[in-house]
Amino acid sequence: MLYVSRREHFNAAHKLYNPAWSPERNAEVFGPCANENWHGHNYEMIVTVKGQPDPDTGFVVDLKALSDLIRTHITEQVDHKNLNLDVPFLKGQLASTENLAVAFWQILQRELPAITPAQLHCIKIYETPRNAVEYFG
Ligand SMILES: Nc1nc2c(c(=O)[nH]1)N=C([C@H](O)[C@H](O)COP(=O)(O)OP(=O)(O)OP(=O)(O)O)CN2
Repeated sequence: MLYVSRREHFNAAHKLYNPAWSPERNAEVFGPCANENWHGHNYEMIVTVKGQPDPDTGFVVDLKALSDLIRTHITEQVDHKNLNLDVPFLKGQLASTENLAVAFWQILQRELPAITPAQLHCIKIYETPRNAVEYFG
């Protein structure tokens, strides 16, 4: 089994805020991440696909095609956006890195067969250089 990865990036605004809670409870749980007027992150995302190389190309997946797929279906939807307000597929969800990873997985799982018979293995998202979430489906 071979594992092939592509790194992409985007920046976006959000706040961590549970609308079922009072402002005081949100501040207590999420601290400055609950700041009413938003804050931003430079997100880095690594998508890993696993499979066997195609005998004609030697590729598990064409990384240019994978990049285009990620950009079209994910990056262009979230880059320079407010994750709480602007992104239809995140509507009604807390904008945590965990929830981003699951939402992105669902999109890539649906779209990947258009470019490769390989399987999605992992999505790793860095919200900051020190905070990351990995999702394996
Ligand atoms: N399990 C999660 N915990 C936290 C998330 C998350 O998405 N999942 N998100 C946040 C905040 O949005 C943000 O990541 C915190 O930023 P910050 O405190 O600035 O983190 P840094 O590591 O970059 O900065 P330090 O100065 O090192 O704290 C919080 N928790």
